Amino acid sequence: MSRNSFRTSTGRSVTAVTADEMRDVDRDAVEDVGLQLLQMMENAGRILAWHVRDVRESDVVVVAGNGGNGGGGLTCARHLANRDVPVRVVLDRPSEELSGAAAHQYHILDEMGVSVTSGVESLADVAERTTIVDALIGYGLSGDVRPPADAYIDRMNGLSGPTVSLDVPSGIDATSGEPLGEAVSPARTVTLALPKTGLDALAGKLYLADISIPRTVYERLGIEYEPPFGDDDWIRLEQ
Ligand SMILES: NC(=O)C1=CN([C@@H]2O[C@H](COP(=O)(O)OP(=O)(O)OC[C@H]3O[C@@H](n4cnc5c(N)ncnc54)[C@H](O)[C@@H]3O)[C@@H](O)[C@H]2O)[C@H](O)CC1
Ligand SMILES: [K+]
Repeated sequence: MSRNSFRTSTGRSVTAVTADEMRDVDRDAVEDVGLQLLQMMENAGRILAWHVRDVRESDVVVVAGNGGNGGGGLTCARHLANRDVPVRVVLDRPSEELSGAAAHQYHILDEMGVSVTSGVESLADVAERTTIVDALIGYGLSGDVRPPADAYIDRMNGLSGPTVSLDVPSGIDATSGEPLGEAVSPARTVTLALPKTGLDALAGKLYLADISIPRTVYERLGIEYEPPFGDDDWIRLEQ
């Protein structure tokens, strides 16, 4: 099921995909085309860091989970630190429990000396107007938000600064747009590759980032795709 429910600033329609369709796109890109997850994640993290720099007034706190979404947030933290943006990371679990791409990105940050803590209490002393990067959960949300993620989301929503969500606001079902319990209410969402069907009633502004998935992937899966980016690495989307 694909729908054309989003438009670029020039009025071109952009196909929206469900979480299952996006999972198929990712799988095809990796398993059939040979694009590595880390290559896509690098693009996501770099473009997300651009958006964070665009909205930020002072310090940045990246809140990261253990999936692809968290990995993208950790990549973003590296790009921010490389530009001397004051950034720290709060994980939803002890760093020893990270796995896969999130563990990979964490180890780089650790070598860089970027502050990484875990536990929702790490969000207790966040200064006024700090920018929050919401990289807790993306399209991988499964069922109602469970503890401790609900406490992180609640805390993020209670902070005064702008929040930038990666791919999907944490707690929002990427396909239906329903909040499955607690859900982040961001100023901006930077979604990856194609908009997700559930982003049609989003709080805040929506941007689409090019993470380098080639047209052939969409063709193989029968997803209507005309590259919407023009000369840019990301574009604004409207409904
Ligand atoms: N092509 C792309 O779009 C790419 C997307 N990327 C990013 O990866 C995520 C999807 O990654 P995945 O590992 O499949 O899932 P998530 O990170 O979204 O979620 C897993 C994370 O969430 C926790 N979790 C899941 N359900 C719940 C729940 N009900 N309650 C609490 N916690 C939950 C789980 O424990 C994990 O920690 C996509 O959104 C993009 O951001 C790739 O980086 C690049 C390619
Ligand atoms: K998110």
